[in-house]
Amino acid sequence: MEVAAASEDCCVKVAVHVRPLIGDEKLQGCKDCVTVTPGKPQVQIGAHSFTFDHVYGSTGSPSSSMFEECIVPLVDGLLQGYNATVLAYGQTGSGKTYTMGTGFKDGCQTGIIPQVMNTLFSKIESLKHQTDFQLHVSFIEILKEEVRDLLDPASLNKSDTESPNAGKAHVPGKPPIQIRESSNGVITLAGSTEVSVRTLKEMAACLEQGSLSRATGSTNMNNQSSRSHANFTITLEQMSKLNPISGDGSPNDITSEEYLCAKLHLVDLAGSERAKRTGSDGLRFKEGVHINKGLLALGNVISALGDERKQKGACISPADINAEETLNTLKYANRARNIQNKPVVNRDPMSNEMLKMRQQLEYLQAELCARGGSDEVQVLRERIAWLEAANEDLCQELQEFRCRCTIVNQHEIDAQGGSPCSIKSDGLKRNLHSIESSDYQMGETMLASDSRGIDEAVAKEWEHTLLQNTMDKELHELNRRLEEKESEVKLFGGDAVALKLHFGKKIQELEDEKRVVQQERDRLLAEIENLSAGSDGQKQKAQDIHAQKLKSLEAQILELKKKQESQVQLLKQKQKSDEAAKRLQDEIQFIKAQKVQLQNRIKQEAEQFRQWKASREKELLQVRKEGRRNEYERHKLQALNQRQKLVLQRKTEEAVMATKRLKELLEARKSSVRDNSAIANGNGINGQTNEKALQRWLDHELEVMVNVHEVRFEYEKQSQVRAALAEELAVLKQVDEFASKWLSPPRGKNGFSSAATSPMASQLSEAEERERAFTNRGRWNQLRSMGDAKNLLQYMFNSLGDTRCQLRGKDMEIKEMKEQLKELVGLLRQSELRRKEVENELKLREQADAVALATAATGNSTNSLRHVADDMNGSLSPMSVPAQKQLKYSPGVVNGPGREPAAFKDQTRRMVPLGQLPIKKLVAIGQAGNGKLWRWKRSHHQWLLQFKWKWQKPWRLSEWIRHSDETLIRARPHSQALKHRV
Ligand SMILES: Nc1ncnc2c1ncn2[C@@H]1O[C@H](COP(=O)(O)OP(=O)(O)OP(=O)(O)O)[C@@H](O)[C@H]1O
Repeated sequence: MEVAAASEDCCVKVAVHVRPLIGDEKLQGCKDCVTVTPGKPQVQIGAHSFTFDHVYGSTGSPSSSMFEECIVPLVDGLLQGYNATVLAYGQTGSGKTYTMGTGFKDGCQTGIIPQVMNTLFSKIESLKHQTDFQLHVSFIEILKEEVRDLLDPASLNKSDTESPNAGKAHVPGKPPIQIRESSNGVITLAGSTEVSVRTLKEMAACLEQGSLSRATGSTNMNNQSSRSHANFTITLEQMSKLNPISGDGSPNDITSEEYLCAKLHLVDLAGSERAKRTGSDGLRFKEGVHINKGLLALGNVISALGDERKQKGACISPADINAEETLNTLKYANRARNIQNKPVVNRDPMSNEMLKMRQQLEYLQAELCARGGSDEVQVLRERIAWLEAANEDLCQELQEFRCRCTIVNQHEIDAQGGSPCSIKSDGLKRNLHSIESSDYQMGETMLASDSRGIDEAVAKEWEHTLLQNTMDKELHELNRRLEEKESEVKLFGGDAVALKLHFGKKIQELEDEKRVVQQERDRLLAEIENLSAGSDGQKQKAQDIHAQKLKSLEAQILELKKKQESQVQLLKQKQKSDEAAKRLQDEIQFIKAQKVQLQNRIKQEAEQFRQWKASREKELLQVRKEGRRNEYERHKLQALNQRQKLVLQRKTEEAVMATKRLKELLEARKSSVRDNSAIANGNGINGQTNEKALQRWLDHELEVMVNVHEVRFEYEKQSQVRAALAEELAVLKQVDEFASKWLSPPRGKNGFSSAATSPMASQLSEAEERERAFTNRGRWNQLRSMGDAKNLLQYMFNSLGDTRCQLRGKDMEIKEMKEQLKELVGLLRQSELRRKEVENELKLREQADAVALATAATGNSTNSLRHVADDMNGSLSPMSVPAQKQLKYSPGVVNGPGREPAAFKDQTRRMVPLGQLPIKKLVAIGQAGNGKLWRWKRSHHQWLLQFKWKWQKPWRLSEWIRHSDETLIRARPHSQALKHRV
């Protein structure tokens, strides 16, 4: 790798080291699967081709040149103050340890690290006359995310007595090494041992010691596999003595020193392979899982060690059995080439800083001397310093204000788009909680969504108050700052004018003085000229006097010039102050603009909140209406459900009874068959007995047949009902989610459970089984004589005659019922018309109520509101009776007493299902509020009809209709006519 110039970007250099096939691989008959393109740093494996910075081994460049080409430049860089890292990457057994030399034993010189040590010490030797060097080494390994110190003296002692690997165990008492990140982002290994070394031998001993302490294990691919990442770090500190050359070419008296400190990390990574591939045992697998994490930790350590040069050696095995892992390694190495780096020289930051400060001091001192020490200058300087400090303070305040503005903005955004959850402060939560509990507690019957809505409302309101407060504070603060700044500017401006006048006057004075002195000088010069015409002695004397005067005048002029210059300087300073004042003015303008913006925002926010509140109140009103309707629906459905349950229960009981009867009949038939065979065999007492027995037998047979028919009918009907119920439930759920919540499907003993249908099924199958046995003529086997047959036939004829007569009677009944039904339908139509009329009436009344309610809400008449509420309770809630439990509903911000809806006005009343009311009450209710009752009755009646047609036996229809009519008569005040007809 070429040594890059300082601060020049460079990529990570990658060199591939292809080792030869080793013994085991040869034994297994492995073949080379990696080829190196001759003369090029290019590797091919299968159809893949990769180009790197260097390729060594297996007919690439010889491995021996690797150190010279790749590592020596890094060692040179180390001496120039550059950090560097060499990483060996590859699968287990690919030769990383061999290449790096971290398996250093008995002074073996192969491997990068031993060669680095040799080269470094020889270079130090050649430079030691001009530079002081100090070397330190540290050696750590990262195993399963744990950083271990391989040079820890405690583990050194331990490993003397125990096996090398036992030394790896954590030594009690010594805290483990921790990776720490300082506030400025520098990552350090806290607690790792840094051994100071002076000779090559000492450094080699450290390497050997650490190598022996490394964790090793056996894998399918390497008997002596290193199971950890190992990092051997060489730290080189150097102090060079520099004698800078002065301008005239002579060595400068001041000797400056340059301190450099750089590190070289030499890393042997753990195998990159997948655990399965290596056949690692449980422990190894665990290691494998941790290897990547460890690699990350190591990456952190190394990459944070500063801008450095990195060299990556990708070790690969050429064996075809490792082809997959080799390909992975090459792909990874290829990607690593794209990593960019920017190496810099690691000078001691402190000495650099000190040098800079020293230079600055000198410069300032020189400037101070040049400006002289007049009082005015001093005053001005102090004034400037004060102004600068004030300006700085103001800038800081401005910054703070901007931050606060941003926070307020953010808060506003949250408030508009976010949920109440965005309010984080505990205090706020507490407040929210208290508001919730005091003002916003909703009744148990309120829906969850309603309470969520209320929560939201509270949060929103609180948020609004908070925002308003914050913005008010901000505005107040802004006003204060503005006042301050304006007063400062005034001060500034006033002073500035005074100063300008003062300095102008001063300069003018100096100009005048200078002019006077110059005139004096000219006069003297003229006098000297005149004197040149006098006697020599006098001339000389006068000349001397004049020369002296002239000299003093020249000095005076010089002095004045200096003063003038300093005044000019002061004027410049003054200009600067003016600029600062202007900046202050700009800032004031900016604050004013901010203030206007803030005021606008406050207004806007207040308006938004007002609108939101208004819409919220509307929504709440709507929700309450909905709630009442839902409550009514719920009770209606509950009553429906209850009735449905009762009907179903009775049906199930009937079905069970029919099944039981069938069972008994079947049992009885068994015994009768036995009796009959006894009779047939001549055991009977006489012919009459035989005849009676045969008749009983026939009755029984017919009964069985009818019963089987009944059970089968019940069975099929139950199946249909079950299907119909399921269908109905699904429809109900779809139509009204809320209703489905309250409508529990018929289950268990109340429903058509399999407990009811399965005995039916078993009895039916038994009956069928027996029926099959009697098919053809089997049934009549017991008729032994013509006489028996004739008797039985006569009996059958009689029984058939009776049955037919009964049937005729039933037919007539049905006919009557049909006529009745027709009549009922006519009545239903009439009642429908009546219902519509009542509904219209009700609508008109409701509208009138709404108007009255609106008037009451404006607070004009509390009495009228109460009247309206009472009215509504009386007429619109036919099912209201004194409640056992009160609604938890107390007036809050949005539901003050003036706006409380009429339905909640009387909290001692609540909705109850109509079915639970006594008849007297029902009649009273029916008289008081025909509209509601009729509406309820209509839907209930419709359901009943539907239910009857679906599930009831036709001959029970009349019963249902009668029941329905009775209800109608009781409930309807003008139902005399109907009563008469029924
Ligand atoms: N360039 C090479 N020439 C000859 N033998 C080599 C070479 N590289 C590695 N070997 C041999 O291959 C075997 C495995 O090498 P090494 O232990 O260095 O692999 P590794 O990649 O460090 O494995 P692990 O990750 O399991 O520690 C060793 O027996 C080693 O002597």
